[in-house]
Amino acid sequence: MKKQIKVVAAIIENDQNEILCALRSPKMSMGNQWEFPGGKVEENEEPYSALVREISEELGCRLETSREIFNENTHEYDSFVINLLSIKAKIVLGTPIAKEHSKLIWLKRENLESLKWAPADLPAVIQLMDEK
Ligand SMILES: Nc1nc2c([nH]c(=O)n2[C@H]2C[C@H](O)[C@@H](COP(=O)(O)OP(=O)(O)OP(=O)(O)O)O2)c(=O)[nH]1
Repeated sequence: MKKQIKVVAAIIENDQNEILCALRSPKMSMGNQWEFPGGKVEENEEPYSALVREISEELGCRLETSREIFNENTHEYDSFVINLLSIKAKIVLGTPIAKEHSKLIWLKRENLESLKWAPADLPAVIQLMDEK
């Protein structure tokens, strides 16, 4: 059976209604694909606190998350199965810095489809583009 992983991802919107998109670096697994920043949920960890921890590690800023899952998608890659929980969030302290990613950009909803997203993210991207 393929390995199953649970991943949380932050949909961070700024005051200009732009969404933060992060490009995975070629050094990371699934390199050169766009994602919502985040990472794996550890054992016995709650998704919301996992997301705050991951964003602090990866982007060096402090998040406040919504208390609901915006989108949940299970996707089967060649070598593992991902359960991706996308959660809306705001930055409450600091400015995001790409510590691990190749690039960070803020995009309006209507332009999200111009990026090459990690396949597991597509349902969340579509839901975001449809909501306004
Ligand atoms: N963070 C994140 N990962 C995603 C998304 N979509 C998607 O398929 N993934 C995949 C890529 C990776 O294989 C996996 C998450 O791993 P990661 O490398 O970001 O997590 P991590 O920081 O906890 O990893 P590690 O240090 O344990 O390697 O999920 C997404 O939107 N955000």
